[in-house]
Amino acid sequence: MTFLDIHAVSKRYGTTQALNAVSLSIAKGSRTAIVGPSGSGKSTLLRLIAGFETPDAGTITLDQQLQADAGFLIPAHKRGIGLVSQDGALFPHLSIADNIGFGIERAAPDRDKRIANLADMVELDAVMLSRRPHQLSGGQQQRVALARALARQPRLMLLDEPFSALDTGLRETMRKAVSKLLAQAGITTILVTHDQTEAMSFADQLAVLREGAVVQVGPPRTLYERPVDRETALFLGDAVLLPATISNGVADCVLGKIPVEGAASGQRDIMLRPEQISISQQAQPDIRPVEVTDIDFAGATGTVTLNTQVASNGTQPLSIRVSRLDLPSPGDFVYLSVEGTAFVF
Ligand SMILES: Nc1ncnc2c1ncn2[C@@H]1O[C@H](COP(=O)(O)OP(=O)(O)OP(=O)(O)O)[C@@H](O)[C@H]1O
Repeated sequence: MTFLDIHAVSKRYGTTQALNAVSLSIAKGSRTAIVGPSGSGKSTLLRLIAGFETPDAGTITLDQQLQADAGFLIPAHKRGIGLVSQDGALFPHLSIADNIGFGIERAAPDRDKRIANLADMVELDAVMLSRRPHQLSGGQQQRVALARALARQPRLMLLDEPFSALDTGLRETMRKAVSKLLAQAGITTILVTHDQTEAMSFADQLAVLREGAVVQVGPPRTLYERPVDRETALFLGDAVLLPATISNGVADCVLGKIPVEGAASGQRDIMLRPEQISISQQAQPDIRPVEVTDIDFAGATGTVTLNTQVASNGTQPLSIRVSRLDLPSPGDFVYLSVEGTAFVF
C-alpha cells in the first residue's frame, strides 16, 4: 500500500528547474534510496517531502493526507517526519541527553528513561549522555542525530547523506546498524546518497534522478541488471559495453557468443557487469586468447586492460575490474568466459 505518494511534483528556483514532474510511490515500512548525479534534485525532493519547501505543481500525500500542493503546505513540524542530515546538525550548547530528548516534553515523567532507551537503541554508551556534541566522534554524533529523530516517533524518516562524513569502515557498520534499527521499528525510510553501493545495499526500492526527473525506479537488482539506459548502467556500477550482432537470442561479440534476454536482433550494444566475466590464464576450449596490455592494482580490486581491438565506445580498450589475488601481468594471454545473459540496449 502506498504510504507516501509524490505525484507530478515540480520545483523551480529562478531559471533552474530543480524537479520536473517527479512521481514516486513509497510503500509503508519500506526503504527507498534516491541516487543521482550532483544537482539532479535529490535534496530538493527531500526538502519538499520534509515540508521545508512548497512545490510549484503536483501533490505530496502521506498516509492518505495531503501534505502539500502548489497552494497548500502542512508545516514541517506537523508532518511527523524525522530528518537526519550529513552533519547531524546537533545543538552544540546542549548535552547529548538534551539533544536526544529535544522533542520529548521537559515535564514528561519518563523523559530520562526514554532518552536512555533511545541511546541504547542506537548503541550509544550511557557515559556519553552528559557530554557535549564536540566531545563525540563523527559516528557517535550521527547516532545521537538518529536517536533525536527517533524520539519523535516519526512516521517517515529522511536520511540525507547521513553516513558521508564517516570513514569507510564505520560508514558500513553505521549503515547496517541504522538499516536494521529502522527495519525493526518498521519506519518507512528514504535515504539520499551519492554512494550507489550504499543505496543498493540499504534499499528495497531505488530511484534514479537525473536533471530533476526520475529516470528509473525499482528494486536495486532490477536497475543494476536492467538499467533503462547507458548512463544509468554506468552510474550504478562498472559495466562492460560491447558492440554485438544479435540473432535468435544470442549476441556475437568480441567475447564470443553470449545469450541475451528478449527479442532484440541486429547490430546492438550489449552490457555485461564485470562480475559476469571470468579471466583465466588456463587455455579454454573454443575461447581465443587475449593479450593483457595493462594492469592497475588497487588493493581489493584490480583493473585488467585487454587488447581486444574492440572498443566499448569506439576508442577505449576493454577494461575489466576484477577481485583476485593472482592478477595477470602485461603481455600475458588470458581467456575470458562469460556467465549469465547480456543485457541489450
Ligand atoms: N535554494 C536554491 N536556490 C537556487 N537554486 C537551487 C536552490 N536549491 C537547489 N538549487 C538548484 O536546483 C538544482 C537541484 O539541486 P539539489 O540540491 O536538489 O541537487 P542534489 O541532487 O541534491 O545535488 P547534490 O548531490 O550536489 O547535493 C541544482 O541545479 C541547484 O543548483
